[in-house]
Amino acid sequence: MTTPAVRLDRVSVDLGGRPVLRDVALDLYRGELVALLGPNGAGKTTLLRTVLGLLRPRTGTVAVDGEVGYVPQRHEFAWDYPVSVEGAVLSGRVRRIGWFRQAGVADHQAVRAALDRVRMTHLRTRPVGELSGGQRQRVLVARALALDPQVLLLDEPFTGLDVPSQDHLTELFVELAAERAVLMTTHDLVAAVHTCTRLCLLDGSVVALGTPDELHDPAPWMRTFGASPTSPLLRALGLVPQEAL
Ligand SMILES: Nc1ncnc2c1ncn2[C@@H]1O[C@H](COP(=O)(O)OP(=O)(O)OP(=O)(O)O)[C@@H](O)[C@H]1O
Repeated sequence: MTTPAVRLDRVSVDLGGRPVLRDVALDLYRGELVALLGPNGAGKTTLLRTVLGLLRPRTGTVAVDGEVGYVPQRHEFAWDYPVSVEGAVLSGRVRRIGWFRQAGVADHQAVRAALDRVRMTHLRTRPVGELSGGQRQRVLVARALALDPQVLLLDEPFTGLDVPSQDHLTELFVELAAERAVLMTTHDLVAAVHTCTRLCLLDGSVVALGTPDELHDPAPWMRTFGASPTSPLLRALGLVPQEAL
């Protein structure tokens, strides 16, 4: 049995004295693109931050094998900061370079490789403030790839992007997942069902976890999203329960 790249074992996390995650168990393996799905406030970002080590579980353990790359929501990055695409990606290596050191040859090579990977090399000298939403998302992915992580965490990468940009990013994420474990939060449930290898339905605790084929019962979807049997959500997912027919 291969070792998981990430193992969450009965993890509970409190924020501001309130329980946000309860008893979450989740293993992620290299080669997987896993979607973390749940309503607003379900604890998806909290779970990503816990894997990153930014939040300490009240109980339970988090084990990570290798480097973790984090792609925050696009609005969390300072796009008005006067920096080029290359500079923004290089900032992803600060942890390795050290705050007051000069970047070396290996750092610049890693930046080039990450930009190549997301197909942004031709825009490397462009100020980040001049990029489109889709291009900005690619810069954030390259920045996370600059340390060649074994685990990549993506927080709502599709929000506010047009359909072609979403499709291109999805292709990229599928490619990236071939070599590492990728965990992505998204509100685009239909796209997740079609592209992800596994889905985790989260509402404070894990309601269901499995391949899209395994999650064909509408009950856990209804429970997670508070959806009624006649909800358009279930129709969009092709999961209309018997009683609604
Ligand atoms: N710093 C904090 N202090 C107290 N409570 C917090 C803090 N950050 C988040 N929360 C609460 O924790 C819960 C989970 O938040 P989280 O951001 O993880 O949800 P989410 O599933 O990512 O939601 P969304 O889909 O809206 O992004 C929410 O109820 C939120 O209000």
